Amino acid sequence: MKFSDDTDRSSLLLPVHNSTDQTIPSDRTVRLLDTTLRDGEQAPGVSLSPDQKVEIARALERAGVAAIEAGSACTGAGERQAISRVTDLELDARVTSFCRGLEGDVDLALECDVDGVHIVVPSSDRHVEEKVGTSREDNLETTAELVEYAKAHDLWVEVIGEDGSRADLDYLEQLAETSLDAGAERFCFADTVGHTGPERTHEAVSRLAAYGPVSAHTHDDLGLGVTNALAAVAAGADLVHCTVNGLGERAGNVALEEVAIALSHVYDVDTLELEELYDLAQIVSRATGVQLPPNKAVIGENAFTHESGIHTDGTLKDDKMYEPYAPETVGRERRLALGKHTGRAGVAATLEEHGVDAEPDEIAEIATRVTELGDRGRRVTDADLLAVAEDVTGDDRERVVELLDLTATSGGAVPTASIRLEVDGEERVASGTGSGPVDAAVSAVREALGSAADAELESYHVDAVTGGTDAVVTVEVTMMRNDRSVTVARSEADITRASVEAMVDALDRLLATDEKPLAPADD
Ligand SMILES: CC(=O)SCCNC(=O)CCNC(=O)[C@H](O)C(C)(C)COP(=O)(O)OP(=O)(O)OC[C@H]1O[C@@H](n2cnc3c(N)ncnc32)[C@H](O)[C@@H]1OP(=O)(O)O
Ligand SMILES: CC(C)C(=O)C(=O)O
Repeated sequence: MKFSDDTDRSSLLLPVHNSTDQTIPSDRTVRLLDTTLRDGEQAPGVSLSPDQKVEIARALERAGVAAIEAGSACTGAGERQAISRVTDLELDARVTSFCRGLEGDVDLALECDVDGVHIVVPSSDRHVEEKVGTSREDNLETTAELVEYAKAHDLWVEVIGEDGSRADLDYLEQLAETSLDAGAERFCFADTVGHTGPERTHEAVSRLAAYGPVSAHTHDDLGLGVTNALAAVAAGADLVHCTVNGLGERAGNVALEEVAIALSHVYDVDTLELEELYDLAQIVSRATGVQLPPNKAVIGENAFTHESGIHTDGTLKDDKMYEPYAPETVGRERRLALGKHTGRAGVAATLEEHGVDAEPDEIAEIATRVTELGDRGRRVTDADLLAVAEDVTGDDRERVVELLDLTATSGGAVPTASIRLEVDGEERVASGTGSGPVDAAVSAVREALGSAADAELESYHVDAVTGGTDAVVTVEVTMMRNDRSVTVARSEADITRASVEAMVDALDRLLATDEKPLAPADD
C-alpha cells in the first residue's frame, strides 16, 4: 500500500459486468509498461529530443514502471540515437522498441541494444488484407518466423495483434497461440482505434489468457481507456500499456496515472510509486508542449482545488469530505480557490493564510463582494481578495513595492529592459537582459529588489482575452516566499507590462507581511 486510508473497498468493487468473478483481487500482480516515448510521441505535433527522452525515462524509472517502450527504431537514425541513449541508462525497467512485422525492423531495434521488442502484426482482416496486403495464413507463418528470429537474438518479445478489438476472436486466438508457441514472452490485446467496451475486452482477454501471459493496449477514443484496461486486468492481463497524461494517437492512450491510481484506490493493487506521478506529468507536459488539462484526474490543476463554498467548508471540516484520496498520495497539495461560488469559510481560511484578521460580519461582506467579482466572469485572485478585504475592514496599508516605470526592447540581438520601482519609499532603478522582453524585465525587477526578490515564481500563465494582434492578454502569476503564495492577475494589451505589474504586485503582497522585508539592493 502506498497510502493508508479508511476507504471501504468492498463498496467500490462493482463487477465489470454483472458477474462477481470479474473483479480484481488485491493480491494480483499487475505491471505497467509506459509507451509515452513511442505511442505518446505519435500524438500530432509531439517530437522528443534524445535529451528529453532521457529525462522522461529517468522519471519513469523513479515512478517504477516495469518497462519503457522508448520509440520505433524503424523511424530513422535520430530515433535510433534517442532509443540508444535510453538503453545506455541501464535502467531497472526493461527498455523496448516498436517493430513492424519485418525482420529489418528487428535488426534496427537490435542496433539500439534494446532489451526487447514489440512485434506488431495485423490481426483484423482490414489490417491483414488491406493494410499489409497479406493473408491470415501467411501472417501466422511470418509472425512465428519473426518471433524465432528475435528470440535467437536474445530479445524479450511481445507480439501485438494490431486492431485486435476488431479482429475475428478465433483468429486472434490462433495468432496468440502461434506467437507464444514460437517463443514470445507474451501476446498483447490491442484496442488500436479505441472502439470497444469492457465486455468485449473482457471476453477477448479471457480467451487469450488461456494461451499464456497477456498484455492490454487501450486507447481513449470513446473515453473507455481506463475501463477497458481494468476489464483486461480483471480478465487476466498482467501488463498494461499506458502513457503519461494519456498522450498518444488521436484521443490518446490510457493514462498511466489513471490506471495506477484506479488499481491502487479501488482494488488495493500497487503498481507504481504514486507520489512521483505529478512530477512525471509535469516533465512530460514541459517536454511535449502539451498542457495538462485542468480537469484531468490525478494531474489536472483542479484535481485537488476547491472553490465552491459548500465543498470548501466541508473540506475545511474534514479533508476527506470532497476528495477520494489525499493529494499527497500522488505528490500534490490541496488548494482553495476563490470565485463566484466562494463562501465565508473559504474567505476566512484564505485571509488567515495571508495573516489578515477580519470580524465575522466583515468576512460575510467580503464573501459577497468576492461572489460579485466572480459574477463578472473573472477568476478571483489572492490580490483581489486582499484588496476587497482592505476596503471592507478599512485597514489601509502602505505599498512596499510599486512599479513607477518600465521600458523594454526586443528585436535586437539581446532583449533588454529597464525598470524604476519605489521600494519602501525609495526609488530604485535597474536594468536586465533575458531570453525575451518579459524575461529581461523580470531580471530587472529582481536586480532592483536585490536579496528581497528571493520569492519563487511558482506559475506563470498568459491568456489572450480577445483575438487579433491587438488582443488584451491576462497574465496570472503565483509567487511563493517563506511558504506563503500569492496569485495576482493583470490584463493589458502589453504582455511585458502585464507580467511585470502582476509580479511586482505579488512581491508587494509577499513582502508586506515581513517585519523588515527589504535590504538595500546592493546587499
Ligand atoms: C497503431 C500504431 O500506433 S502503429 C505504429 C505507428 N508508428 C509509426 O508509424 C512509426 C513512425 N513511422 C515511420 O517512421 C514510418 O511510417 C516508417 C519508417 C515505419 C515506414 O515509412 P515508409 O516506408 O515511408 O512507409 P509508410 O509510412 O508510407 O507506410 C507504412 C508501411 O508499413 C507497412 N506496415 C504497417 N504495419 C505493418 C506491420 N504490422 N507489419 C508489416 N508492415 C506493416 C505498411 O503496409 C506500409 O508498407 P507499404 O509501403 O509497403 O504499403
Ligand atoms: C502498435 C500498437 C500496440 C498500437 O499502438 C495500437 O494498437 O494502438
